[in-house]
Amino acid sequence: MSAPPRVLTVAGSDSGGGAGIQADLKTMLALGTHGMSVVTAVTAQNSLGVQGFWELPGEAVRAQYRSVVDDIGVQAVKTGMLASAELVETVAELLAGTDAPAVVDPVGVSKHGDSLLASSALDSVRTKLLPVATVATPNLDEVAQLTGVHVESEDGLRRAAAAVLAYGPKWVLIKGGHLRGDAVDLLTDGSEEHVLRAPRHDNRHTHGTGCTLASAIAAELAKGRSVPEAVAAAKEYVTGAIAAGFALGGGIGPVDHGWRSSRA
Ligand SMILES: Nc1ncnc2c1ncn2[C@@H]1O[C@H](COP(=O)(O)OP(=O)(O)OP(=O)(O)O)[C@@H](O)[C@H]1O
Ligand SMILES: Cc1ncc(COP(=O)(O)O)c(N)n1
Repeated sequence: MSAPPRVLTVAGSDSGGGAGIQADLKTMLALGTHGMSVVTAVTAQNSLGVQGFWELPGEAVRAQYRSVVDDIGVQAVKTGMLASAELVETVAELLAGTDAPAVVDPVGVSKHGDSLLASSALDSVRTKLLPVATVATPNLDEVAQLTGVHVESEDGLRRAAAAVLAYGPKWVLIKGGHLRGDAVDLLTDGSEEHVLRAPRHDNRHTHGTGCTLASAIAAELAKGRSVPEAVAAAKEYVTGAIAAGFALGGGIGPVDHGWRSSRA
């Protein structure tokens, strides 16, 4: 039997299982790839919010990364919560030395408003991490935090994309999930432009949408798809997962990563 495509997530652990490493590995499995992980931080988290988090030392992140990449090899990498300037810089350096596409989700705050990235790390994200990204996938809050550009309607997505592209990622996918109306995202490399539109599902159980989308893009890239093809396939997957999101605990439940397989 031949091995499935190999995808690596470099992210934080979500004890509640809806976002972070746990969302990433479920997505990678659902899309027919072998998921592997480098844990950057451990969060104590549930449907109500993030109760605490603990970062790993840079040395532990570097060692996990080398263990995976030097023996098993990766066909795509996804990054999520990186917590501190030290970890952002460590991961940027590791990505720069890896010959595989990198999907960078510049995670800043959780859906509940808990900070997952020190403000002192923002400059390292701009100048070290974004330049090594094949695709960067900021939401509108992250765009504002990183570039100062505030977007309140679909018309502003292009302006946001230009501001992020100025930091050097090959492609940027601006996620318009926080706007009203259709869930519209804009993918561009500065010359090509693709608008991805899906109906908005009136479902509050959306914990993990961003992690799931970025991991799905990485999984599709690992299969050899182009960036526009990978993003289109990932958008279809996350839209289905949001439609099937379910209540869990007393707050915001997760998207359903297994929506394509039966729950029998
Ligand atoms: N209610 C919804 N219905 C359909 N699609 C949605 C909905 N909310 C978000 N999306 C889509 O989900 C994807 C993730 O976008 P979102 O803006 O939620 O990311 P995010 O804020 O980074 O996620 P997270 O809050 O998990 O970090 C995008 O493709 C977005 O358009
Ligand atoms: C470890 C980790 N990584 C990322 C997120 C963002 O996901 P969300 O915005 O859906 O809370 C999170 N909550 N926890």
